[in-house]
Amino acid sequence: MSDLAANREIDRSRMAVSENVAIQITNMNKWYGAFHVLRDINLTIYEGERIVVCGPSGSGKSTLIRCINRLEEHQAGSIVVDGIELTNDLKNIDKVRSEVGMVFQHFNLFPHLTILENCTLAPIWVRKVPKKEAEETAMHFLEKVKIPEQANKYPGQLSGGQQQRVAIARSLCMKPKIMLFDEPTSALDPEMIKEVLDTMIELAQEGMTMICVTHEMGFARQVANRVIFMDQGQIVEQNEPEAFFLNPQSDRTKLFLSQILGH
Ligand SMILES: Nc1ncnc2c1ncn2[C@@H]1O[C@H](COP(=O)(O)OP(=O)(O)OP(=O)(O)O)[C@@H](O)[C@H]1O
Repeated sequence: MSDLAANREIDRSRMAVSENVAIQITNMNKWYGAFHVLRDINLTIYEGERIVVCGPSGSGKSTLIRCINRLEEHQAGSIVVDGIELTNDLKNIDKVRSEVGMVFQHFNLFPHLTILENCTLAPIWVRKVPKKEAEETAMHFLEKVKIPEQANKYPGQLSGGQQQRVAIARSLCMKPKIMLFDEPTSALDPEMIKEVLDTMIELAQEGMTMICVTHEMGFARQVANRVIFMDQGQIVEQNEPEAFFLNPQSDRTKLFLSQILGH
């Protein structure tokens, strides 16, 4: 677990949460064949929230966030993102995907394209943004993630941490309102984890609504405003970090925390 406290002052006063609902999930259920993977999920996420989702392997964390941008389809209940209900309507799915950026464990950059080309591909081809404007935006976000000098290199020439920061910049180029992170540091060497978490902290401090599946409990403790614990496809418990870590309510949460924190 990285200890962010030792490395960085987090200014929580800059991380206000709005009263506007960003995501509303109501009685949502999902099955993979006969396997009931998500059970009666009810969750309201407000603009500006920094949510950390944790829980044992296989508890449904990735599936939950993949349902939010329709990479997976739920079968019962509803998911409304920024006022748009996710149904099979392709126009609605496109609209939601344009507002929700996603960063995965593996960065999935195109190896034969430069960093700049990776960042401009979707804005130019999906959003029809003129090339020059897309490149200016890409450079802006590459500066934000502190690697503008890598713009003309290829992914294979960058470290894992740098590639993950490119993946974040690439998502930001689509100007999302919400960012989903699915274990963004778990494929990285320990010395690269901090640089990616620092980038995520910058986003949090700028008011980005974020949902992060992560085992980085230091990040959860210091940056999240809410920690959600999932087990066996259910939200078992959720609370603000201090209460979550100091006073977990359910035995399942206590067991998980004792395993992950080692006490
Ligand atoms: N496409 C799929 N088809 C069938 N079962 C799946 C599929 N994807 C995931 N599962 C199963 O659904 C359950 C939840 O998976 P999910 O990846 O959401 O869990 P997780 O909590 O994110 O786990 P981890 O921490 O290991 O990534 C697991 O039992 C997994 O094997």
